[in-house]
Amino acid sequence: MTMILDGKQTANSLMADLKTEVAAMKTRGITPGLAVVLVGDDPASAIYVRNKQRRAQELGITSVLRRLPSSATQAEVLAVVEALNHDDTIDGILVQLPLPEQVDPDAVIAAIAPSKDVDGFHANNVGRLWENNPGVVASTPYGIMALLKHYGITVAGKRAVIIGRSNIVGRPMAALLLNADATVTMTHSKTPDLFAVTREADLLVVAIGRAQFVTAEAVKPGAVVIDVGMDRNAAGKLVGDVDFDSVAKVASAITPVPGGVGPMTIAALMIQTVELAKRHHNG
Ligand SMILES: Nc1nc(=O)c2c([nH]1)NC[C@@H]1CN(c3ccc(C(=O)N[C@@H](CCC(=O)O)C(=O)O)cc3)C=[N+]21
Repeated sequence: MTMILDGKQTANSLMADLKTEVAAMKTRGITPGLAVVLVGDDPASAIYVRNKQRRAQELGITSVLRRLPSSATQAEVLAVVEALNHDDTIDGILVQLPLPEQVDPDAVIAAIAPSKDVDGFHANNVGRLWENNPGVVASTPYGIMALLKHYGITVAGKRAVIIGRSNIVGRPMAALLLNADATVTMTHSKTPDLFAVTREADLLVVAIGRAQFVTAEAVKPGAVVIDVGMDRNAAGKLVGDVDFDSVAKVASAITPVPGGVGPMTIAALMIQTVELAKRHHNG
């Protein structure tokens, strides 16, 4: 029987524990604060940001939204980040990506105080992750590790293959799996005979942004398959990078889209916002 790794339910269960923790912090006078910076009006970004704010509110985390128009200059975005760096009520800062083309994401990420970089995108946090001394870790890979843990899936000694080498998913995923003693292979658009490599995987993480790209022939029987994709198929329906119906027949466990990695990403963001608040208040 194939196990469906239910990210929605797992996130709800983790959030129930976190809510108790936030309530206890409040009795000590600490309220975690998250700031989301949203530039422009990308409709997908607007939905994600709304989900994040709803979650924060449920948990008792203060969440503030700083909205800038799509015409905002880089200097204007940097000024908002700088103000949040110095705002004592804010523990975590997230600048929603993608940014409009006139704003350089690397410059904006570099401007976030590493101690408030709740996305784990700052070079300081990336470096710490790769030297196996993690501070804040990118939410999506963190959420995936939490999902595996919740279902009792161990990664030590396993052959993990990742498709996709982005800074926000593929690379930090590789570091986390390596830190957890997996044997890690990274693949991408220039990998020859890709499916020959993916068929070696005990654990396959797919983050390439191509609808239903991974089919059953790419998967070793019994593999665990994690789908990070958020794509629209020809009918306009939300699907992943994995062809769920065919792959579910060969995998031992698989994440659905929606209801898999997405809710875990938001849960990870909340968990790490609370962690940062604790750190800022020494416990
Ligand atoms: N600075 C930054 N940090 C991010 O973490 C970040 C970002 N920028 N830009 C965009 C991506 C994408 N992302 C998602 C979060 C939640 C869902 C999510 O909740 N998905 C639901 C359904 C959503 C729907 O129905 O459209 C699900 O999969 O069940 C998806 C995607 C965070 N990202």
